[in-house]
Amino acid sequence: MLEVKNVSKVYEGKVSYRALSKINLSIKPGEFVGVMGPSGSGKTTLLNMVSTIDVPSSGEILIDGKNPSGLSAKELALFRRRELGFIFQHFNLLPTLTVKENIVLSMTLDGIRVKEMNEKAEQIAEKLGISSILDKRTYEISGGQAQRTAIARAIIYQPKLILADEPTGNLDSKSAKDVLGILETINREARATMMMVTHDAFAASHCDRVIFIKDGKLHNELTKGEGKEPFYKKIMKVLAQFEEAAAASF
Ligand SMILES: Nc1ncnc2c1ncn2[C@@H]1O[C@H](COP(=O)(O)OP(=O)(O)OP(=O)(O)O)[C@@H](O)[C@H]1O
Repeated sequence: MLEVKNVSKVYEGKVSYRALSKINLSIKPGEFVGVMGPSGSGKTTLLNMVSTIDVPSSGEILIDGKNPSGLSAKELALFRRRELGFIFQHFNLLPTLTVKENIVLSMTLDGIRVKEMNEKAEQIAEKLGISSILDKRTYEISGGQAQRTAIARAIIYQPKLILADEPTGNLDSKSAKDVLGILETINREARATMMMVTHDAFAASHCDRVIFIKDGKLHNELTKGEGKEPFYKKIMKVLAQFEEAAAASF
């Protein structure tokens, strides 16, 4: 579903900076993959390139066999709306719209009939437990409800690939647990492929596989296998190694 081939990213400026160096990775259809690593290691840079927000300096990225960098601006906008789903730490909902309007935003842009949009919004809202807040504005709802709304918006077209950047970073532990449960269900039932950047080992333990990036390079990866708790412990071990290395370099 996703192939990252020999991808490097250099941010040009007064002093150019190599944020990613020859990254190779692939994600199978239906896989839920976490991306972890110390602050500044290049996680968001990688996610931005996979999500077509930015382009690699070299190498290529294929999503379902297609290289989005060959698309025109119009085709790219359509590709993002139809094939990708985005979930952000700060929800990125539009405050002037209601929850329902936020959920169906991409359908509005595509000129879908109101009746169809309403039906779809109500269906998804029911699944995500936000039916009662559909007519509220985004400043009238909780963080957990806001993230559910953002997830509903992300899955409205049943995208092939869902990209999440710290989706639980702004939530209390109860809401974070709920949101992770929802992501797991979407991954399992809709067979959606997911890539999630996170600092949180508990969140990462919900993934099938976790890729660690350090200093812009792939460091190692862990596969879940035996269940969440042993996986969580293995993830914590790698994070502890990162902490130790950071402390030793002071
Ligand atoms: N637009 C940019 N111009 C120049 N340098 C950048 C730019 N964006 C990121 N960087 C640098 O690239 C490196 C990787 O940044 P990135 O945001 O990908 O890291 P990250 O792993 O997501 O960090 P964090 O966990 O703190 O969010 C950092 O050193 C950062 O300062």
